[in-house]
Amino acid sequence: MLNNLVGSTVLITGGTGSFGNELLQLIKDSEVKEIRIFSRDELKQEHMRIKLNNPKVKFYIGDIRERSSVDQAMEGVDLVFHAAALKQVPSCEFFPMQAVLTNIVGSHNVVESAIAHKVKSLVCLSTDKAVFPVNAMGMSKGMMEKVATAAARRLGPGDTMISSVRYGNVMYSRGSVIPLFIDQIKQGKPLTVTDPNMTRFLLSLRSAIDLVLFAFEHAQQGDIFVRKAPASTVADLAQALKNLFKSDVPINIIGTRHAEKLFETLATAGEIAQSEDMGDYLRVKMDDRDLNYAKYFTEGNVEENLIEDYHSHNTKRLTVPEIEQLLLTLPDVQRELAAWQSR
Ligand SMILES: O=c1ccn([C@@H]2O[C@H](COP(=O)(O)OP(=O)(O)O[C@H]3O[C@H](CO)[C@H](O)[C@H](O)[C@H]3O)[C@@H](O)[C@H]2O)c(=O)[nH]1
Repeated sequence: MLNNLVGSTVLITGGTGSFGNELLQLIKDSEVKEIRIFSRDELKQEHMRIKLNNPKVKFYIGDIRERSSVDQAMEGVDLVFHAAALKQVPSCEFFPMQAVLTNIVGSHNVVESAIAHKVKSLVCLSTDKAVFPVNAMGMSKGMMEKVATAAARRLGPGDTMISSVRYGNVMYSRGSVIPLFIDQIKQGKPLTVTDPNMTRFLLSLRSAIDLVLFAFEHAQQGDIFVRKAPASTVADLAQALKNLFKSDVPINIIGTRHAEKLFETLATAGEIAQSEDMGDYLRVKMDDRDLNYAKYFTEGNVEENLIEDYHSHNTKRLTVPEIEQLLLTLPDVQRELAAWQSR
C-alpha cells in the first residue's frame, strides 16, 4: 500500500491528533517525499516537531475554516487525508454552529482547495455517527460526506479523486470509555455503565488507518468506504476489562447520556444495495443520479427492500473472552496492564 506514496507530498489536516500521529509513524520512513501536518495548535505541533526531528515532516498552522490557510498548505500536494474535525459529541451538542463551521464549511474548503490545486486523491474521515444521526457531531459529519460526494459528482477523469471513509469507535481513543473504565478500575471505583445493552463497533486505530490507506488505493470518484468490524455491548466490555485487571469493582448503571444511540449504523440498506463487498471493506459507490426528480420518484430500488442496514446490533457480536483478546492486542492496554500487575 505504501508503494503508492513513493515521491508524493502528503497533507494531513488535523495532523496533530491521534490519527495523524499514528499515520505519520507508519509513513514517515516510506519513500514519501514530504508530509505536511496542518492544524491550529502550535504547542502540539512544537512537541511533534521536537519528538520527530524529521526534515521530511513540515508543519502548517492554520484552520480549515479559513480557506487561505488551507490553500497555502495545499500548494504542490498529491494526496490529502482530511482528519481535522470537531468530534466530541457533547461539545458539538452545545455549540452546533462550531460543528457547522469546522466539519461542514471547513471540509468544503478542504475539498475545493484540493480540487483547485489538482491534488490526485483526497480521503475524508467520517464516522458511523454520521448515519441516521441524532447529534450535531454526527449530523455535521454526515453533511461533510454530502459535500464531498456533491463535489465528486461534478468532477471528471483526471480530476481529484474524492472519497470518504466511515468507521466505528476507535478503541482506547482519548476521552473514550476504555481508558475511563481502566481508570475507574485503578481507583477501585464502580464502572459507570450507561446501558448494558448498548453496542458499539470496535476497531483499533491501526485498522482505521488501514481503511484510509485502502480508500486511497482503491477509490473511484465519490466512493464511501466502510470498514466492517465486530461489536460488543458495554456490559461485556466492562466485564472483559474487569477480568483482564482481575478486579471486582461493582458496575453502576448510570443511564444513556445526552444524544447517544443504542446502536450505531455503518451503512444503510440503500448504501449496501449500491455497494461492492471487498472482504473486510465495503465500497459504497457514489449515487450518480442527476437532479432529475422524476427518476427518484418513479424508479426506486426493489433490492433495497430486502436488505438490512449494517449496524452494531447485527454485526458479529464479540463474546467476553473475544473482547479480552482484542483488548490485549492494543499497546496502550498492554502498557496499562503491565503497570497494574507490577504495582
Ligand atoms: O462512563 C461511560 C462512558 C461511556 N459508556 C458507553 O460506552 C460506549 C462508548 O462510549 P464512548 O464515549 O467511548 O464513545 P461514543 O460512542 O459515545 O463516542 C465517542 O466517539 C466519538 C467519535 O466517533 C466522539 O469522539 C465522542 O465524543 C466519543 O465519546 C457507549 O455505548 C457509551 O454509552 C459507558 O457505558 N459509560
